[in-house]
Amino acid sequence: MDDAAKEERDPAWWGRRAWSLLSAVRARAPLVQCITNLVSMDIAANALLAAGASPAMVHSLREVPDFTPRCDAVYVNVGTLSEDWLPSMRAAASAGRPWVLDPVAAAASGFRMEACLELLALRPAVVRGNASEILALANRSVAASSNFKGADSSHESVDALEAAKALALSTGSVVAVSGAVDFITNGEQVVGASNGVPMMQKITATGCAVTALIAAFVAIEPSDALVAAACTLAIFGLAGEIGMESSKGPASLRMHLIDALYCLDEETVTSRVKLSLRP
Ligand SMILES: Nc1ncnc2c1ncn2[C@@H]1O[C@H](COP(=O)(O)OP(=O)(O)OP(=O)(O)O)[C@@H](O)[C@H]1O
Ligand SMILES: Cc1ncsc1CCO
Ligand SMILES: [Mg+2]
Repeated sequence: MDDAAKEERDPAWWGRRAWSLLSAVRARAPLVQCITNLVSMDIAANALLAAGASPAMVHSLREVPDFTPRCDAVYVNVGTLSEDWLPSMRAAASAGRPWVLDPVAAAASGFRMEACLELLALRPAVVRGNASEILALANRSVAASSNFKGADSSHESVDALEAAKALALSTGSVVAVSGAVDFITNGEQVVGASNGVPMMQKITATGCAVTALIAAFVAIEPSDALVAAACTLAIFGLAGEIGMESSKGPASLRMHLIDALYCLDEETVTSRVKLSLRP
């Protein structure tokens, strides 16, 4: 975020910023290499396409030297991590392109936690997780509690805000925690995004899809990952709100959310994104 511009305290500034980034994604169609979990591939690719980006699910280590340097951004997600895929993740994250990390179920095992910490050391522009994932990463702790829910969160996003700030300061990455309110922080500034509907949690891999979309926005705005991630989360949440108006449950919301993302226009984005810089 530009220190010189104090306009980010103005809600209208955020609306214009979100629209200008979405318009740029549509105009420039950034190519996003996704090394993502098997559950999320379809919704992540469709969310990227609906927003105007070009997804490519390329995860073979042998393709990274040729392919990754030609991408505008890289998305790494450890949701269905295996020993085979970790070298590709490392290599793609090290290829010099802006990249983002989704630490799905970081606390599930020592293997997964170590992989996430190793990837974090490769300095993603953004790490986006749910509250339980961000708490686990900040504390470097594998789940011991009985209410651990794997890929789902057992905490509210606000519970992970201090952990997110600490993680951002210790890693140099922007950290985004999703939930009823999404918090996005570089360790000093905190932006809140309060679009979205609770039903989004009932569709598998909506979090994975929004992290993929963050990669596309970071490709457009690599020098301001905080603003790029915040605008992405608000836009995706807004698509969920509009989609919910025509939906009966998770399956129809999945379809209507993707349609709403595709159809977003300037008036809707500028008047309905709910983004603010927190005191
Ligand atoms: N209670 C809520 N109200 C409104 N929006 C929500 C709520 N909970 C989650 N969301 C939105 O749903 C999306 C997914 O966030 P969530 O925290 O469920 O991710 P996740 O747990 O990583 O999901 P997954 O692992 O299934 O991909 C985000 O865009 C987030 O803003
Ligand atoms: C359910 C599930 N399990 C591993 S990844 C994934 C998708 C949501 O993160
Ligand atoms: Mg997740």
